[in-house]
Amino acid sequence: KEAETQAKLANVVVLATGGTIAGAGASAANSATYQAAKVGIEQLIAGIPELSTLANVRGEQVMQIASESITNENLLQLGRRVSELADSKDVDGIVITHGTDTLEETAYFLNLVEKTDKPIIVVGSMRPGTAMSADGMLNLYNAVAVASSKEARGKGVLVTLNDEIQSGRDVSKMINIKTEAFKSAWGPLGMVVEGKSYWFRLPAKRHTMDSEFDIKNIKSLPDVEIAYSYGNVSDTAYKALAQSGAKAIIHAGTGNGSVSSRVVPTLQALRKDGVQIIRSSHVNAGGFVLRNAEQPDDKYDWVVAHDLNPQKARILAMVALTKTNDSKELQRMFWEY
Ligand SMILES: NC(=O)CC[C@H](N)C(=O)O
Repeated sequence: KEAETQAKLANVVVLATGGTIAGAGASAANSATYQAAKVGIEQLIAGIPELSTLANVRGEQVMQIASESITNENLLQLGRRVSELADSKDVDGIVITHGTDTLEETAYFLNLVEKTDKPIIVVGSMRPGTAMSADGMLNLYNAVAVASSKEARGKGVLVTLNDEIQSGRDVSKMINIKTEAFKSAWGPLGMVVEGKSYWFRLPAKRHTMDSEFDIKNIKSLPDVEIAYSYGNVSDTAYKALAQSGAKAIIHAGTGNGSVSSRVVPTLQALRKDGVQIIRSSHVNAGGFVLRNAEQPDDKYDWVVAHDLNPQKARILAMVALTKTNDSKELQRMFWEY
């Protein structure tokens, strides 16, 4: 009987990378003061016996770190493991437990480079498992539920926190402390409640199976850096980043990716030296940067990141630069992904 149920259930692999979902604090009152990346994946899975009603779940500890420390090498390592598992006949869905600080970057990266229609769900939590009202258990339960469902196939990399199913492309950490931390300017794709998914919309941008990028062809990622803009900004950071070897600089601009008149000549000169200049916006609820609005991008040969925030623009720029250094091609990719 048990073998029969097992045969019917989907096989889901949970790849653990660390973060608060694997965090531990000194007391149950410590919802904000704790250490991330402390608890191993076996213990996390064992803590949720209800998972066995959703899927045959097994865990793998890929790394154990706080996500602000994730490197490009870590991203590639994780991406390659996801790809191997997605190619395996014995795997129906993949869940990645992740710190929330750069979760949106990893989710977008996988969304661009994994050639599979199997569900890939990235999940984190805002409180460690040792805290009162910890959110990690339910978030992970929901992630496994979505990963084991047929309806989640072909929808790109997804993120489950706070009962919502978000597109890994669109979602961003908008606030810390609150469990309602992850939002998308364009809204969630669905909800997951008591292990059942309810879908409302689909991503419109190219991803996974429909992407021209493939983790199998990416040996390394180029250096792409971000410079933040504000009143009285100088060009020091831009120059330093270019000097340190950045192939592209994401301008984390004010408003519509606007560029201070003090910085414009420097960015023009850097572009002439071969550095790609990509205008993004750091406005809180999500930017919307258009070509030749605010700045003459055609004339300067700059690229706009459109609605991608600076950290997501960095991910796409790195992946895109593995294929082309043509600014027109880069701009096409920024519209399509
Ligand atoms: N809520 C979190 O996961 C934040 C913990 C840690 N800074 C990380 O991103 O891994």
